[in-house]
Amino acid sequence: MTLEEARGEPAAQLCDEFLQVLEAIGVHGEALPARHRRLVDCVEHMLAGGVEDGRCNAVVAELVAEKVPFVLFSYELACLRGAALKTAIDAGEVATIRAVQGAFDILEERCAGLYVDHYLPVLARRNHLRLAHIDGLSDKNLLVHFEAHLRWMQAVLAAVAGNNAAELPERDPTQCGFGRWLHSEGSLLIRDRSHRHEVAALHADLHGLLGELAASIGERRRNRHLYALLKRAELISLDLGNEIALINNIVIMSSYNKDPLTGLLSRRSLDKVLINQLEIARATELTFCVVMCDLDHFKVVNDTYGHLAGDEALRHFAELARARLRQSDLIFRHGGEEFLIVLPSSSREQGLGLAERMRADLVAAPLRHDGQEIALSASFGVLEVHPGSYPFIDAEVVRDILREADSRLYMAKNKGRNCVV
Ligand SMILES: Nc1nc2c(ncn2[C@@H]2O[C@H](COP(=O)(O)OP(=O)(O)OP(=O)(O)O)[C@@H](O)[C@H]2O)c(=O)[nH]1
Repeated sequence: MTLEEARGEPAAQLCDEFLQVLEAIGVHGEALPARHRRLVDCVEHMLAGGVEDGRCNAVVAELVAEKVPFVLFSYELACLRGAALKTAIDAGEVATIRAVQGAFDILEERCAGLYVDHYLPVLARRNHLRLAHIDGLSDKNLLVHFEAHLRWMQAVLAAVAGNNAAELPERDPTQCGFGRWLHSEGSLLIRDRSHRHEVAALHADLHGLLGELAASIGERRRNRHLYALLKRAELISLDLGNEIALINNIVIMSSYNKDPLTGLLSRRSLDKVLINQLEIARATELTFCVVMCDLDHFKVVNDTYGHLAGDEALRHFAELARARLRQSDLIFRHGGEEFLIVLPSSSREQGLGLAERMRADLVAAPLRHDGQEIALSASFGVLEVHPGSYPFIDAEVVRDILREADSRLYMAKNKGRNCVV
């Protein structure tokens, strides 16, 4: 498309007027901030060679490759447009004002199109990697629904890339496997009704985007809109994947092997579960926390009050901890009086806060045994895990994580116990 076609104006005249405006706002002098320089280059290339000009595309491709976000790019372009318009308005030339408006409209759309062109294969690649992580899970359980939505997204991207709205996949959220599951077994599994509604709304949002995408596909003047929709679709699909992974943890907590004394997950499934958490965290691009905790001076409890009191103390801690945790957090009895907690999609701050509340709960609720009150305390080591920092996910990574969490726990013990590190 040329400027002439786009505006129905003689291109040369449009260019002349526009160049005068650029001159007036100081594009060739010091007045223009350096950050606008490349955009001006882009505008000039476009004016000289039309919007299909290779050099114009090259400038935008450079910005995209440098990961200059589209919002920043748009903002810079809007600043430049504002400066150019102000000059044109001051000059009072209607034709110049129109020239500026027209040129910037075309430029913005064209550049947004280049961002879309760049983003489509990037997103397809990322989705492909996410699929590979889900595919690597030893137990997919409910994550088959995340997998299905990643495939669904691939179909959406193919339809957008091929400019073919007819190839868009299923729009109706109640017709997809996850939608059906959510309104049947899912409603029994997720106890919190508002959480259930939130997940259903997220799922409906993702499917709902297809209507808007269908309207944008094939309309060359809606690239900005298309780009925003694709970004939104990626974010929602990740959020949905995270929610599915959280619900999946409820399944793990209810169906995996249990420690008979405390009813918590037994150590036996720990390696498998942690490897799977790493793969999921990689696919959803979220960090998680591992909290290692150990009851303090537990030998003294056993020696003073007897082994049965010791057993009760372990059950007591397990109950207090479960009451503090979300349904989707995982808690294992890791050793004798040692516990390991996995907090999905949580930062270190959140992990520290939760551990501190569990520590305070235990201190505030001494164990009642045989008419006596037994004061208990525990120490906690909190580790934030960035799945992206491990090139491979294997049993060795799990050992590193456990070692690191353990060393934090021992720092807490060395600090005097009854604390969180
Ligand atoms: N009652 C009971 N005791 C257990 C169980 N498993 C391990 N223990 C006891 O837990 C105690 C752990 O003692 P230590 O490893 O010396 O640690 P601690 O006394 O808690 O001291 P710190 O961890 O350093 O604060 C041992 O006496 C074990 O016998 C269990 O299932 N029931």
